[in-house]
Amino acid sequence: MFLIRVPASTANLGPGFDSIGLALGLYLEIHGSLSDSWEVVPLTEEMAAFPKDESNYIVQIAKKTAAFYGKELAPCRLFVSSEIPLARGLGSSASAIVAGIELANLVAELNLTNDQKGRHASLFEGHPDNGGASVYGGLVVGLHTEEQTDIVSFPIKGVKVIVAIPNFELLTEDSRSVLPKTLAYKEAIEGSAAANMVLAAIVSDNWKLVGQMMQRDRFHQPYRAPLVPHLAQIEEIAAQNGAYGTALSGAGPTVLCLVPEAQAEQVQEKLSSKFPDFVIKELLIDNKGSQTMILSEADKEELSFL
Ligand SMILES: Nc1ncnc2c1ncn2[C@@H]1O[C@H](COP(=O)(O)OP(=O)(O)OP(=O)(O)O)[C@@H](O)[C@H]1O
Ligand SMILES: N[C@@H](CCO)C(=O)O
Repeated sequence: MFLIRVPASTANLGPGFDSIGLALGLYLEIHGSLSDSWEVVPLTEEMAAFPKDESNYIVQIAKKTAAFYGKELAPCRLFVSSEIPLARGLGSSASAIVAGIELANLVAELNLTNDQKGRHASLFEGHPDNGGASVYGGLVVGLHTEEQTDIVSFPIKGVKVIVAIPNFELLTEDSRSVLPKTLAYKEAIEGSAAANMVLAAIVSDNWKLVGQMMQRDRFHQPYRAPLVPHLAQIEEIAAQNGAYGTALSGAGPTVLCLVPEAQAEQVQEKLSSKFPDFVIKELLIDNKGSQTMILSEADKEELSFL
């Protein structure tokens, strides 16, 4: 039996639209083994909505990835569980894509590098931020086109992440439909400079400046604001309670706050009391990215669902 473990991700960090991502410590897990036919067994509630045969998205991605290398995938029985809420801006679709790529890599013995996994994930998802973070872990910066994908990753320490997860879904497709087709030259330059500053501040370990620059997005948040009215309120409460900065997580509706360790509890408490219907929690940064392992007999004995 094998285990595939893929972290969640937050995209953009404000101005890094479709380019910056960060892996977070919520996980999609697949416990699987070879079988006579495809079978997908959901272990968590949200996974139960998806097909239980080979039409399952994860299996489809795995088959397409194997086919790209001229291989056919042997059928498997997969137990799927996920802590990543669907359509909330925490990269659930990218985690499913990366799980499918890892499944193909393991079962068809493709020996893929992270760069190859990141390339496939970006082609399936259309942008490199979520999938890249799920593959590499840590902070990723990517540039993806149909022709080529480049992703650089580095580990992140020294900052706490608090997320405010609303109790409603917002599909990326819907959240992208409100974006403009073109952007004025001056706006684009400012947006691009803000993204560069976010990165420069991160590599200088200047989290206060990171937070300030996160607020200077020109690419998506101004257009998405009507879809996420809680964003402005969370920005204000987080700032009043010592957070470095706040941004929409991916396409939303989750909001992400970067906070100093000493302020994490206070920010979490204030947001919880103001938004009792939201899940407010601290998430760890995942600096490892997706992992696969072969389980021993002793490991298997600890699995209650077998
Ligand atoms: N494990 C899965 N199996 C099949 N489909 C999935 C799975 N996980 C996510 N999806 C699909 O992806 C959709 C959510 O993707 P979407 O891109 O809208 O949001 P997200 O990935 O959660 O957030 P974001 O991209 O903003 O970080 C779900 O509604 C579902 O259709
Ligand atoms: N960069 C993407 C992430 C969500 O998939 C967006 O903001 O639309």
